[in-house]
Amino acid sequence: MTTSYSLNNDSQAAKVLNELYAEAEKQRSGAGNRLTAEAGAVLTPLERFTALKHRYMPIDRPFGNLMYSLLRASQAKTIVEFGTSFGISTIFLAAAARDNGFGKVITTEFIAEKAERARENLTRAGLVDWVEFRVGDALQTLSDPLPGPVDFLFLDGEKSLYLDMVRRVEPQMATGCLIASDNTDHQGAEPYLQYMRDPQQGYVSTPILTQGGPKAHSGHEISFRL
Ligand SMILES: C[S@@+](CC[C@H](N)C(=O)[O-])C[C@H]1O[C@@H](n2cnc3c(N)ncnc32)[C@H](O)[C@@H]1O
Repeated sequence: MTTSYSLNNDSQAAKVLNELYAEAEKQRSGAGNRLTAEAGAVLTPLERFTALKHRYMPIDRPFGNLMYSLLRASQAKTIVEFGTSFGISTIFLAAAARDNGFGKVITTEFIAEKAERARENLTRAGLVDWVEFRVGDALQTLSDPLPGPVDFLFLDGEKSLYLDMVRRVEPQMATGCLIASDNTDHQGAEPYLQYMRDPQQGYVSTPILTQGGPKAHSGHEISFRL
């Protein structure tokens, strides 16, 4: 029998997740470190994310639980993540690899300090051995060879790059690859959604409504590579 892993139990990973979500919530409900839409509009994505480098911006817990379940059910081996931040989502992905007993999460983040904090958090969660951290622009870092055909791709970086990212990884996708994406209701993700939902492109793609986090969330999309 494989180890059972509940994200609600008192394992080290669950404890670290609880701490990180508590910090993220404190930050979310407080003032400071925010950018107005006008200020953000004149910055490049790298400048914008650098200005927000202290912010967590994590996935909701229910979406993390869903990805964990999909990874366990599909027995995904090569798991790629675009947008590490402080590693909250990476904990869900790496926990699934550990509990499957195989696989690797390749995660990428262009703010070096964030990647370093994520490594510390994954170490504290006892999951660092399941993760390869790539620091830099994902368009470059994910062009380097991956350990195998990609079974699961999670998109949570700059929204206007979602389509580029999926096109970049596409030649290395396994048949049956699952693609999970966050915030597809944000500006910049429209061409991505159009592409994933176009039957000519070889995906079955559907929006899902995830409830139970701080907000009812309609920006999640799950796609399946035919
Ligand atoms: C919404 S946050 C990710 C949150 C994380 N997935 C979680 O749930 O904890 C987006 C992150 O993607 C990073 N990012 C954005 N564009 C990127 C790019 N082109 N290459 C690498 N990282 C990028 C940002 O610096 C930011 O930390």
